[in-house]
Amino acid sequence: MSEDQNDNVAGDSERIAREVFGARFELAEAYHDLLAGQGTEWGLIGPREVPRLWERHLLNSVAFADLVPEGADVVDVGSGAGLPGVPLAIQRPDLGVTLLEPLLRRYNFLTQAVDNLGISERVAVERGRAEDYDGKFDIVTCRAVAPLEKLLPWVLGLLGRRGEVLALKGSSAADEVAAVQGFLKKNKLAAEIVGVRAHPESEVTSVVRVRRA
Ligand SMILES: C[S@@+](CC[C@H](N)C(=O)[O-])C[C@H]1O[C@@H](n2cnc3c(N)ncnc32)[C@H](O)[C@@H]1O
Repeated sequence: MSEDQNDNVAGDSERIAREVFGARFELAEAYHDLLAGQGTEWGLIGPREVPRLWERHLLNSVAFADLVPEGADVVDVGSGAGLPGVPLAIQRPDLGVTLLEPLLRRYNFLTQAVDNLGISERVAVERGRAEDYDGKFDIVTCRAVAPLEKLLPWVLGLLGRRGEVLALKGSSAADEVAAVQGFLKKNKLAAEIVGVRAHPESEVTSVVRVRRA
């Protein structure tokens, strides 16, 4: 893509992001700028991602927001630089969000980001691996952490009685769901694939939603 085309894509995405984040756009923009600056300096975001941060990262992170119930307690497993947990927390001030990340540099970035954005009252940062952590969360979110076959056994201990997993998966969703049929049955769980998008002009992506059957 030429630099001009890159500028067009980034400009369009910013316009869409203004609509999606509404009154919280400035906060989303502050997070966008943190990713583009410190996030790339610390090696958490590739420099080539910068022109597509809005569409591929921030907007993609809130594509499934309608599936998250009002006031839910959410844990974002393997949050990395805060995706999808931080954009979700920015767009949805009704949510309590815990960002769970084992790697020190990413954990440090997250604690600073949450502080800088002034959202630490309802966004907690924890250092750890999902499988070593217990909780009673309403929603477990994850993006690009592991295939469902690995991920589901790790996160079962984080789910409250009515808890759900929302795993952003894209094109691998159907194959991954097929591979965990035995695990789902054994644990009395059901999975469905839901097509979601942040905005009518955004691409549809797939979320795997796992609930108690
Ligand atoms: C490819 S990154 C994705 C980060 C972010 N979710 C995103 O979409 O940009 C995968 C992240 O999962 C974390 N991770 C790997 N294994 C994990 C585990 N067992 N529990 C929690 N996080 C884990 C890694 O440290 C890394 O930050």
